[in-house]
Amino acid sequence: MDNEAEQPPPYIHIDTNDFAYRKHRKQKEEDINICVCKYNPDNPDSACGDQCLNLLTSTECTPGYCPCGDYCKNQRFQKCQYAKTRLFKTEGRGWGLLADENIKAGQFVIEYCGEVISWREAKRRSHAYESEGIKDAYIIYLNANESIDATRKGSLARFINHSCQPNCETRKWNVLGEIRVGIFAKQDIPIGAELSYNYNFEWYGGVIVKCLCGAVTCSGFLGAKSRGFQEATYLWEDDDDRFSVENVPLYDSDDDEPMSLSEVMGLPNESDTVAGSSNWTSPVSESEVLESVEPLDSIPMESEFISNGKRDNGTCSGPYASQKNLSQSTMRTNVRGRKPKTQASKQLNASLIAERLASKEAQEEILACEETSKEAASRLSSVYNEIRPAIEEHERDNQDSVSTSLAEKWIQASCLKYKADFDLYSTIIRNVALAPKQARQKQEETASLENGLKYLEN
Ligand SMILES: C[S@@+](CC[C@H](N)C(=O)[O-])C[C@H]1O[C@@H](n2cnc3c(N)ncnc32)[C@H](O)[C@@H]1O
Repeated sequence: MDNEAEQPPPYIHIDTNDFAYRKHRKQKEEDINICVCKYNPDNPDSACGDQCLNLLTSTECTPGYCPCGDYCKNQRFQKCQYAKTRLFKTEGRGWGLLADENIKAGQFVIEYCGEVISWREAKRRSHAYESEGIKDAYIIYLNANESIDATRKGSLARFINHSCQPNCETRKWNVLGEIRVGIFAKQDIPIGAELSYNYNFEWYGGVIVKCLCGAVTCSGFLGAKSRGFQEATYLWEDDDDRFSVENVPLYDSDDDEPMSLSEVMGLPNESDTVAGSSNWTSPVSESEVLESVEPLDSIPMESEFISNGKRDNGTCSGPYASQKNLSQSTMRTNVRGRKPKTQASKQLNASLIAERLASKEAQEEILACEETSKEAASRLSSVYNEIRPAIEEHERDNQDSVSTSLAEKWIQASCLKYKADFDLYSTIIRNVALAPKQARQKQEETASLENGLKYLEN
């Protein structure tokens, strides 16, 4: 270590994964892959070298079964055949790990060891660490169900920092029936160079951290494309203040800007209207729309836009806007000169739209479709609850996918939900578009009735 006086925060050092949440798998004899390599003293590379069938399929040979016996070179995880590395203190990125010898491209550098935990536990711990004030995140994905948490227990690999232009990468290996994560050199690494890999693929960040890797191609944030990033609820700013956000939008395109209900429904927006005229073309005239239907911008939509530190309800206004469950969220995304971002989670409130339509038939039709959509959503959610343990169980036991019957059930429920939503939206659009005509017809009918009565009276 460079500076003996300074030490990284304490953790328990381990050289093999710790199974806190389930038992370590015992490799069954029938699952053992035996290669066809033969040790030749004149050619030591023949002992499970580049041509070893196990090596080529990222599987380590099983001791006692490998034809090369003690000469087998394909047991690097099991034998902890790591490259020489050294801890050092970085500028602004905490501790890091550097190469303490020249490392060759493709070389196994070190195993990422930690506690093997379920995805649920990973999520729980990530939030717990965040509230405990632990700023460095050490959880990475192992597979769809499990993660490795090196926060409390881990190998030196836990100190490898992220870079958008890394010299190492993670690879998954099958070691005696368990999946293990190794850090491998992507290129020749000279002694003294800092080791790094891209967190994008495996990281369960918890918090969003501004990347200080310094690469020209830097993506701005750590693990910006990882699933953890997308689930994250915090933005970590320069001054270490944290600002809660609902979700962080990933792209800058204008397409991401929040849409008002008018836009969703294809109706004119205030900004589209210049001096009272609109560029929007409708099957009915604007005056017809306005005379029979309340301005649609006043129809509530359960969306919340957070922009540049201020809450912004988009074009949603009126009495309903304040009814929303507004969490105290603030977001400052104007980092690196980017445009402030807005994020909307839209959910159409069909009942409230129906309420505003004059026709009783239209109201009933929309409400019936909304009911069907709710039923489909609840069915889908119960199939999900049914399917989740099955996925976990299957993956844990034999890494198979779920049974075909369960998958079919899931697809069917998803399709029904899509259909129900489609029916609901198309019903709303049709009825909203027809509403002015119906109202006008009603007005005409009333007027002719009144005229008739007047005529009779006279
Ligand atoms: C797995 S740890 C790496 C070791 C860590 N530096 C330490 O001192 O323990 C991941 C954490 O290191 C920091 N980190 C890693 N790479 C970084 C980078 N490129 N820019 C900023 N912080 C980084 C972040 O705090 C991140 O949560």
